[in-house]
Amino acid sequence: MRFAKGHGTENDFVILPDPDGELDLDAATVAALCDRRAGIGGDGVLRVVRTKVLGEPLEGEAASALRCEWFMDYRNADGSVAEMCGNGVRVFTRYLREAGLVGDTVFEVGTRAGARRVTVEEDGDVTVDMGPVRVLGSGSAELADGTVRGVRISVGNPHLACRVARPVAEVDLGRAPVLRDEEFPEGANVEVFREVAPGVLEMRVYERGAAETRSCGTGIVAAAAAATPGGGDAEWTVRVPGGVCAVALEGGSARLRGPAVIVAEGDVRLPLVR
Ligand SMILES: N[C@@H](CCC[C@H](N)C(=O)O)C(=O)O
Repeated sequence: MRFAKGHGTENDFVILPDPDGELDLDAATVAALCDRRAGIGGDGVLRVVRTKVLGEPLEGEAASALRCEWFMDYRNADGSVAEMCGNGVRVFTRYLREAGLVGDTVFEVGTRAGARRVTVEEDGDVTVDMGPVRVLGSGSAELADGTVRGVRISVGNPHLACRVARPVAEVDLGRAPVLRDEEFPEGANVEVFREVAPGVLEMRVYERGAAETRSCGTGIVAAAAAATPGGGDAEWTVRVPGGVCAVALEGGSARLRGPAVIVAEGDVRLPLVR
């Protein structure tokens, strides 16, 4: 089957065009595709499917996605389903444009967190209206080198954003953070961040359903919100191992701007043999 490969600040994805919803994408296939030795390799899969043939109920917050022609069916590298991916939606936008599936520069993409408005900028960046950023209270995680405390935040998907005093490069993200079930019944993405200059954060992330990744768009928004005194409006530049994104927080919602590129296209043989 056809595939493309793309990344946004080196958060990389296998893109599967499935406009008519014919692909039965199980967790094992996703994990095999994302395997960096036996598969194509990626932090997740973006299935490109028309919303009307998605074949799963879109209710509550997800219901606004019903008005979008295209739906980003996001799967983590371990095969689990996620509500939203901030880097993924930019790459998804770039793919729709390059594949000739969308001609507009401003449109909406459906996600399990609802419709997300995207804008293709003249310099090639993509800006995403990320929707509401909800601060849910405090939380903590056990990392390999100790406990971190932070803020539980929903950007459609769950995050624990933790301010640290040392350079983020020194934090050990070598194994999965241990979370408290009562704080994160669905698991969470864990960010560590530090303010390195006024309006500038450095951040690393351990993603739910993947591992440490080079970037996480929803995590960048969560870190920006956690770094903002009083939860007000603010603009942040966020440096991650894979690049730089800009976040604007306004009226309880966020905009995320950053690069998105397609690097390859080809055919993949399914089922993959490991
Ligand atoms: N990398 C993404 C987030 C992908 C989903 C996440 N791992 C989850 O399970 O919530 C981003 O750029 O936001």
